[in-house]
Amino acid sequence: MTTTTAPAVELRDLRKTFRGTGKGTRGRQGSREARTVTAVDGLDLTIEPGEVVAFLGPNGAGKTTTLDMILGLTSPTSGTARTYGEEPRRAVAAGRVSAVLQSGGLLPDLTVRETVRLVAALFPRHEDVDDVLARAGLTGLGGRRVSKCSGGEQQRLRFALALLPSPDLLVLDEPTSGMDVTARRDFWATMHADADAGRTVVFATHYLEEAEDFARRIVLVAGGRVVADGTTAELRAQATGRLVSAQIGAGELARVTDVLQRVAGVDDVDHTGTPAGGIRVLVRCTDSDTVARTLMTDLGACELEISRGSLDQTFLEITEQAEQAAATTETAR
Ligand SMILES: Nc1ncnc2c1ncn2[C@@H]1O[C@H](COP(=O)(O)OP(=O)(O)OP(=O)(O)O)[C@@H](O)[C@H]1O
Repeated sequence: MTTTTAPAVELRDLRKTFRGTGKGTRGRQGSREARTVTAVDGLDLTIEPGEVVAFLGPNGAGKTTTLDMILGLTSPTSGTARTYGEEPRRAVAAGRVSAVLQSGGLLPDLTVRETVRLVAALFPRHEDVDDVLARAGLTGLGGRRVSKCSGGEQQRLRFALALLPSPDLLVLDEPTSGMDVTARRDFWATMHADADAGRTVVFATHYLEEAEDFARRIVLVAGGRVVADGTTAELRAQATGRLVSAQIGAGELARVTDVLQRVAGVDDVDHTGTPAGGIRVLVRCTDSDTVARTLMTDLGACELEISRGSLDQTFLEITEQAEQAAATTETAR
């Protein structure tokens, strides 16, 4: 690994549009024009050397397209992407940046060890082949043909290849997809050791626990933009959603639900049974004071608890707010 003062990743007003049919919903339909899909829509982001950053967001949010531009695999329609102050392709060619992508890139007839040796020969300087195999948990699988490897093993092989040039920045697009729980845990243990040694890691994931456990910073992407950026605690604080729960009398559920659904700021009313045979009502809302007062004063509830929503709900809330704001802007245009 080399040292530098430039940010590991610097994205400025990054945009990428595609013509054709996309899986997302952000395209604008012209009367006779082909549909244009805006995958990345003015994204700004700076990642400093040594940071471990998770990209989270719903399907079609623009995560893969952004990572592809960080890797120089696709060019921005406008805006700039730099890695260590230079064009991404140069940083990749120099071995400073490497990636574990979701699919492709492996030759089925080679063995695992042959694959690693072949790719190692492409770099003037590279890590020891056996060491890389060991770090990717592939020591016992060196002689196995790639076509006979499971999806999770092939993903570990891609990881081994990405480690070969000893990159300063490792970009991982859903790196553990297809891995079982043990393989996933081993993978992240290796990554922890690398990150502790100063390597910058940027990864996209759908697993919230992975983002929370491993990343020190979470970048939430929706509609091709960054809609939240911070530690898990900071993101939780940004969400206004609260979960209010309280015990209610047997036979009161219909009336309580009816009253609560009329309270301003209530998103959802649910209930669960208690071990003692009672009922606990669960209210997702933005104004927990009013809901608590209604429950205790008007509805005779007891054992009230107020908490922030789960991390899942926090992300959902932030994403929904961003999507509503984008839809309002789009309508106003
Ligand atoms: N080559 C392409 N041609 C047309 N549209 C594309 C192309 N690549 C991506 N898109 C569209 O751009 C948008 C963003 O896609 P992208 O794959 O970057 O999202 P993502 O956040 O990685 O999604 P996922 O979580 O499902 O992997 C989607 O609407 C997708 O359909």
